[in-house]
Amino acid sequence: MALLCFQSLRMLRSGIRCMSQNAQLVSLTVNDKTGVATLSLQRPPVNSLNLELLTEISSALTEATDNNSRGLILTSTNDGVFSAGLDILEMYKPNLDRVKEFWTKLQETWIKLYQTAYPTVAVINGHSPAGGCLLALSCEHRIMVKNFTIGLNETRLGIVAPPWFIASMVNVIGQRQSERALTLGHMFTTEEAKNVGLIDEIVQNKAEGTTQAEAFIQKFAKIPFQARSLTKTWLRNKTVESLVKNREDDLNMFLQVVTQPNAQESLGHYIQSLKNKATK
Ligand SMILES: CCCCCCCCCCCC/C=C/CC(=O)SCCNC(=O)CCNC(=O)[C@H](O)C(C)(C)COP(=O)(O)OP(=O)(O)OC[C@H]1O[C@@H](n2cnc3c(N)ncnc32)[C@H](O)[C@@H]1OP(=O)(O)O
Repeated sequence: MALLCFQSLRMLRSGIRCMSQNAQLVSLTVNDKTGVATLSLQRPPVNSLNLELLTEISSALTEATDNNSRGLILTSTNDGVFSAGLDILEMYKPNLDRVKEFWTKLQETWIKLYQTAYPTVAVINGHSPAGGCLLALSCEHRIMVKNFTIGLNETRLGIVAPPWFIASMVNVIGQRQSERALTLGHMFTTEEAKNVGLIDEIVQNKAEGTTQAEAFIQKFAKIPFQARSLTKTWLRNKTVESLVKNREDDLNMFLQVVTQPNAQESLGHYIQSLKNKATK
């Protein structure tokens, strides 16, 4: 308690204010001097995206909008893992109602993040496979700490990335590079990601990443907010609309694939292999 008060006091002095008071799996703070919000994923051990985490991310994005944030930095409190992607346990032996809600929340979160009015920057301070990479791809600018990996590795797991995952990558690195990366399920090192344009900057650590992220958002200070946000909407509209118009089909396709006995068997093996690796 004393530590909490001390931290809150220190944050207040530096102009940092806590939002999302009820959130447990994310923290949302805003710098009152710059208006920039920071959304940190904090679901141990690896920020895997389950229904509850997605719900809190989605609510935080709305809160940042309601608070008239000038920009948003998306990062992780775990220096080592940005996000392990979708929580495999949501898809293994699923309860039908919950898994429907899970996928619908993932769609909603992506749609929201993809078209925020405010500028978004991912400070990728750890590994970022699959759904973790999707979150980063949905931001406008990506800054990555060295010595980690990022990519849409679904094919390596025997899974297919849905069309909107693919479109998110194509919009950043183009058709040719996406085709190569996605069919191989390639996980890029930080250096490789920079060379292919998947990330924009390499930094030594999260602190440097945050400074660079603030500098990126600051570039828009003199650009009228509405003009900027409408331009972003129009640039991204085609990609978003292709999911918005097909949300039900997309959900049904996911349910059909995920409930196949052979998919369940593969998921079971994969979970076991992750656990075996973790106990080594
Ligand atoms: C196999 C698939 C079969 C086909 C099924 C078809 C289903 C169709 C679905 C269609 C949708 C497709 C979209 C999918 C997008 C995704 O995001 S899928 C998720 C892909 N993610 C991964 O493959 C990441 C796996 N994790 C890792 O590589 C590593 O954990 C890490 C590099 C992120 C971090 O490494 P490290 O820090 O060394 O931690 P670990 O010791 O590996 O893990 C600690 C702990 O966390 C558990 N865990 C890791 N990842 C996940 C996860 N994604 N979901 C749930 N749990 C995860 C891991 O098991 C350990 O747990 P325990 O401590 O042992 O309990």
